[in-house]
Amino acid sequence: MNQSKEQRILNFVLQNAVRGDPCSVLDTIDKYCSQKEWAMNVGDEKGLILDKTVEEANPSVALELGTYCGYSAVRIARLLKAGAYLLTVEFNPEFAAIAKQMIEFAGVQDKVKLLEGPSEEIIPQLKKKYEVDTLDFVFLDHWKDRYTPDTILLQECNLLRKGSVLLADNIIFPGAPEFLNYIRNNPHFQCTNYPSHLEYMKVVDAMEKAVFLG
Ligand SMILES: CCCNc1ncnc2c1ncn2[C@@H]1O[C@H](/C=C/CNC(=O)c2cc(-c3ccc(F)cc3)cc(O)c2O)[C@@H](O)[C@H]1O
Ligand SMILES: [Mg+2]
Repeated sequence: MNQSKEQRILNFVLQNAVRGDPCSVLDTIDKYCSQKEWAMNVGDEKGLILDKTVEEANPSVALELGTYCGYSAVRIARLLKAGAYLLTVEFNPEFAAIAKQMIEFAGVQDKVKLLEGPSEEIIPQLKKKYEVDTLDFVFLDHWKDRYTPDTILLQECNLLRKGSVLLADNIIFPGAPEFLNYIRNNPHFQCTNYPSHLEYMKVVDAMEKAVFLG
């Protein structure tokens, strides 16, 4: 049975990156996806915006919605302080299996907990089952029409606190117009737009940061 694109990306990392070196894993994925096969990783350009936002938030507990191959999980985890951790949610079992191997090869597995299942089921379990109090940072990069319902769900589950930082990918392309309208017109969030480009392309894209005001 011929391999998936995601399996080819993982194999290229296993054969070309340095085990235990997160930056080498990120660079290797970026190299493969810009030169051989495009894939929907946040990428190097928007990755810098992600880096700066994570460093500024300096989270103890971070959440990612939409692990895919684990590129942004590795990107976020490599910046976390001692004792801090990332919960990343992925409902496609093939992608979850790829991401698990990617995270382990990068050597950040002690900082990452990969939760397999749909976000709308996992989010309500975070407090009781995963012993989360509140989330300091949330990266939204899953189905674009799920950004708004999941942001509402995070609030309903009391998972946000004054100062919690949300960062959403793909505000322009593929676009998340309904989320943008929701979050920018919501007095409980302070929003900032970060213009950029679609991963590995010259197409315009952007990220939106939304700080919860409590
Ligand atoms: C039940 C659905 C909602 N809950 C969910 N819970 C857990 N995981 C979920 C998920 N939704 C989606 N996922 C997973 O997130 C990932 C989906 C991401 C969706 N992202 C995109 O569509 C996307 C798409 C593009 C894109 C850009 C240009 C283009 F021509 C084509 C695509 C670029 C991006 O940066 C993107 O992020 C997958 O791994 C999927 O299995
Ligand atoms: Mg994306």
